[in-house]
Amino acid sequence: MPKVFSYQHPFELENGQTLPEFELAYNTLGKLNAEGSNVIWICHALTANAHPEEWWPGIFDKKNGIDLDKYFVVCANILGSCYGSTSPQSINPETNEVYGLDFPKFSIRDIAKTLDILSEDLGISEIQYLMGGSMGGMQAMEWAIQKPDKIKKLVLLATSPKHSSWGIALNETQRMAIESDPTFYNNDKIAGKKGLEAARAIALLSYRNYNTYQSTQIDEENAVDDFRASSYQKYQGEKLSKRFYAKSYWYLSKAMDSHNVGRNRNSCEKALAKIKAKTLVIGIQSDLLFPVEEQKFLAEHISDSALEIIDSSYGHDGFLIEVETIKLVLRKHFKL
Ligand SMILES: CC(=O)SCCNC(=O)CCNC(=O)[C@H](O)C(C)(C)COP(=O)(O)OP(=O)(O)OC[C@H]1O[C@@H](n2cnc3c(N)ncnc32)[C@H](O)[C@@H]1OP(=O)(O)O
Ligand SMILES: N[C@@H](CCO)C(=O)O
Repeated sequence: MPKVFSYQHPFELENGQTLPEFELAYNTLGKLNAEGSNVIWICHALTANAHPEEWWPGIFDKKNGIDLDKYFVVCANILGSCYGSTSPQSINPETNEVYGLDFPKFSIRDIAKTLDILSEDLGISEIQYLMGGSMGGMQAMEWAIQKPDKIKKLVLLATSPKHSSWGIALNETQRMAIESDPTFYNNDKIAGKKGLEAARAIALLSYRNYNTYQSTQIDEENAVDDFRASSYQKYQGEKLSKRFYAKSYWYLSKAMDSHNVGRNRNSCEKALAKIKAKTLVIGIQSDLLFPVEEQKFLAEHISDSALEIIDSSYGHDGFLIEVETIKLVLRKHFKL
């Protein structure tokens, strides 16, 4: 069971709206040392939870990865998500009703601030390694810009300094699918379920690629219907809709779209130059959603950084799946 951090003060969001209070579900692994110098903080992506040991299990590896006898690992479920943190499914303390679509929009910057507030509450004044992939990488880079002296080393996987027009278009298309489900406007937990299934199926097209489908979803030569790729899309949609809420997905995708480290900081280049952490940027050659040009840009403009491009038949989701290769490149650049 994750622990729950409760922030009982108004929290002003980047857009000027205020959340009267918020909660973050979080989980820790290992023990914080006396010097407070062994913290690894993992920021999760769009639909994960505070348990990286469930969704990134291979990374915890005494010999080649994160040794839990040595490190204190923290992961918090992000604001808006449905795994225990304050979300559109929570009760608005000002009305005593479910927020639903009255939940305020929030940005990646807001998420990074809530994580920092939690870290302060946990007595963490420095983070040895801050890691995140995809939307998790957006949070990690924002946090490293907001608190450059606190973050000592940074690992950014399959992510970008600003969500691309392509990424926003994909997210908007997914929200259109969700909004076209009339149940989305209800406030129960299954609101928008069918729309969410379609959204996840659309998203999968950007998390995988042509070759993934060509190698894993080939039909018998004479098939005319009931294709494997069709049942895969349906299965993936249903799999997500059994564990996630459409409103959380809608708001989190909006937060992703807000990601632009350069906003009100003159430029992305100038914002990235604020990062003091020794940084490893990892890209995936076959990633359609966050093409490697975006990771090259990050490595070019973060001063103490290195770039590793790895391959994966999975495309973007390779950042979750290719753990053995990720551990190899981590060890190449850091003494974990
Ligand atoms: C341990 C956990 O449960 S973590 C789950 C929570 N997830 C998260 O937190 C988010 C991060 N994780 C993810 O995004 C994903 O889990 C990933 C990217 C890591 C892996 O994605 P997967 O869906 O497991 O991989 P993949 O694309 O190969 O699909 C495999 C699944 O599709 C099913 N499948 C494959 N082809 C077909 C088909 N033609 N028709 C129907 N189903 C199919 C497989 O049986 C398998 O099902 P299962 O997940 O029930 O075992
Ligand atoms: N597959 C990831 C999203 C891609 O970054 C998730 O479901 O969290």
